[in-house]
Amino acid sequence: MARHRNVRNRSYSDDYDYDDLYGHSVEDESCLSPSDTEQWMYDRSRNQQAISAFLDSQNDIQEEAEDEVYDASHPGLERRDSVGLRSLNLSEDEEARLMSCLDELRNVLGDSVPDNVLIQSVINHKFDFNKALDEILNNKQSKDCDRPKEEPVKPLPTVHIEAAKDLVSTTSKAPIVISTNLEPKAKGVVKGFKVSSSDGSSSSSQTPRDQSPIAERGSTPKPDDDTRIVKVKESKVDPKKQYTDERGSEKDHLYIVVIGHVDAGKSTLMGRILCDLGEVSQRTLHKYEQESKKIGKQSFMYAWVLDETGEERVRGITMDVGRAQFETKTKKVIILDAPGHADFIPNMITGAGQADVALLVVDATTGEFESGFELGGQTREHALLVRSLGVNQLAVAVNKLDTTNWSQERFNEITKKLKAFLKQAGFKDSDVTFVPCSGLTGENLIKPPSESELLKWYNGPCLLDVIDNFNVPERPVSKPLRMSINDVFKGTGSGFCVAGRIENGILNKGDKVLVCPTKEMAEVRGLSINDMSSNVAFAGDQVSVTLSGVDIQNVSVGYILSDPVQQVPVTTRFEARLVVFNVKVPITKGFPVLIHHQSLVESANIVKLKALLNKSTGELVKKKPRCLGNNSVAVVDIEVCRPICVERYKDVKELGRVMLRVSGVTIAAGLVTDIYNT
Ligand SMILES: Nc1nc2c(ncn2[C@@H]2O[C@H](COP(=O)(O)OP(=O)(O)OP(=O)(O)O)[C@@H](O)[C@H]2O)c(=O)[nH]1
Repeated sequence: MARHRNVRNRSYSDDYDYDDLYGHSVEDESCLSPSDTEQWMYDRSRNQQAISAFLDSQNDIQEEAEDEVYDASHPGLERRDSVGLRSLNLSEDEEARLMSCLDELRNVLGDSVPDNVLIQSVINHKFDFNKALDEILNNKQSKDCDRPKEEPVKPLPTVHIEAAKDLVSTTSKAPIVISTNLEPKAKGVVKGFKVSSSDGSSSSSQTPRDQSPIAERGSTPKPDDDTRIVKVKESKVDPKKQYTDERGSEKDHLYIVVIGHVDAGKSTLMGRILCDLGEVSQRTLHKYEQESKKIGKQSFMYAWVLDETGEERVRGITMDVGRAQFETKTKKVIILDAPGHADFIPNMITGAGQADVALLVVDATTGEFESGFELGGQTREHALLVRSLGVNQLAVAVNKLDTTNWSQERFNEITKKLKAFLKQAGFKDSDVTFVPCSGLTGENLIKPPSESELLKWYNGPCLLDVIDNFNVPERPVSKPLRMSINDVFKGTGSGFCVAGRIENGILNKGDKVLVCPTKEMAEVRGLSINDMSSNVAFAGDQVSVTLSGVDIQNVSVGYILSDPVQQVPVTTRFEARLVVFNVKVPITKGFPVLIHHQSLVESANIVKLKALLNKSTGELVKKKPRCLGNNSVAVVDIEVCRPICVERYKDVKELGRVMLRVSGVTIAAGLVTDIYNT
């Protein structure tokens, strides 16, 4: 079963100390730290001249549309295949150096320059990569400067991104020319992003709407003194049609996060379902049985299907989000098994952020339900978190009912308490289904119950049928691309990989994407969904993307891959509507918090208390309140220490939600209502 790596990539300073692993994965098996990995793994981009550093010291360069033919300044030479390396009479050593230089040049230039030009340049400069790159870029630049219509431009903090004019896009009605600040990589700092609160589908000041006098779709921007142009080819394909063509005949994909108090039996339940459905071989199960027996943890043998690391197995708790999949009659279900322990809530938030629906597991054993629900356990916090993160369909597995001899009274007692609470948390009664079951015995999981005590009073659906009955949310494939990154790791080939969920739009192999908030262009070299290679991925998919053209050091967990034309807003200050759950001291102006936004965790302050609202009606109760207590609803301004990518909730729901945590406790959830120009 695939395992998310995200737990190892984030800064959890509020909960416990992590090594400096932010933004990078370590494979479980290799036990290498990122710095070791960096030391020993070949990285094509290392020692390579940063393109932005180069651009900083050079005049501007106009990149070409992808379909444009490169007018080589070395006439007579064709692409590499036709050159024939043998005709160059190189020694073995020279040939190897040439190939290495070509690889590095390709990393910087992509396919925009024919191989023959690259080869010629490398040979002219005696295999000196930097000199060859300088020459090629200068030639390209002077060629571009000779072009009619487009004005030569000066050194650049600003980039205009322009869609190829001759193509008709069906993906967006917004104008296509936008401008953004580009920070030289060499400086390694992110600053100067501009965001305004426009009313369009994207609220960034980098969005077309904000870019007057820059033109409407298809027109040429009038670059100012600090501008260069990057052309981005827009897709001709109707995204909805592409989605139907690709996925029409497949079962719907449904992502389900499994939540609940520690030891409620989440992993055992999911492990048992996977075994009963034949997703785990008898041989593997037998191995788990033997090995778990050896360390005195036989009762965890089903949990081992999802708890894969040695530490999880020895400690008997889930720490990372485990992933697995199975099929129901109508759906392909991807499970995200979240940890229940309070220390790992940030991982649980990451899992919940990727889910369409949730399965809340509660332990029916006498005293255990109470400690998970009433005595500060995670049942309440998890349910509140998933609801705040946008999940509105919930199945509740009243688990371990075997320990109560399938008592109907116990089942009724638990459902009554939970129903009242879940309603308060914002779940509709009709969207919540309760299922009595036992993960350990397999009762009422994938087929109707056989236990006589249970049959006496229960004739509802088994857990698998409840999962099959969930509605799959609509996938916003026609909106501009947004993919939130929850992992960054070295792949096996060139470039590196990022993993995450596509919130909006479509991602095709070969697409140019903007890595935000650093706003660097990258190219999608490869895509895989659930470990299967694919040419296209859609909103709702969890994907691994191989990127090139950007340095791995400049990409982190919590970043967003954005449509280069309709960009995700980047800001350090935004307005949010908060629901305060649980604060020990009232929130006042300047209150420090940690913001959790998708997989990003960032320090922030509540800098302004703007209004206190009525919890039920949303009406204004008080302007500029002096403090906010538990259960209050308020409009506040939040300032983040570093620029982050957010959307207004009404534009992109998934990127318009934030969770606020202090000292390991979730104190509030918020919806982004406005984004400021900072
Ligand atoms: N009697 C009984 N025991 C169960 C059942 N399900 C799980 N258990 C036991 O409960 C313990 C915890 O099970 P896990 O599956 O690890 O619980 P979990 O919720 O995944 O734990 P975390 O992920 O660490 O929060 C194990 O000893 C299981 O054998 C059940 O249906 N009946």
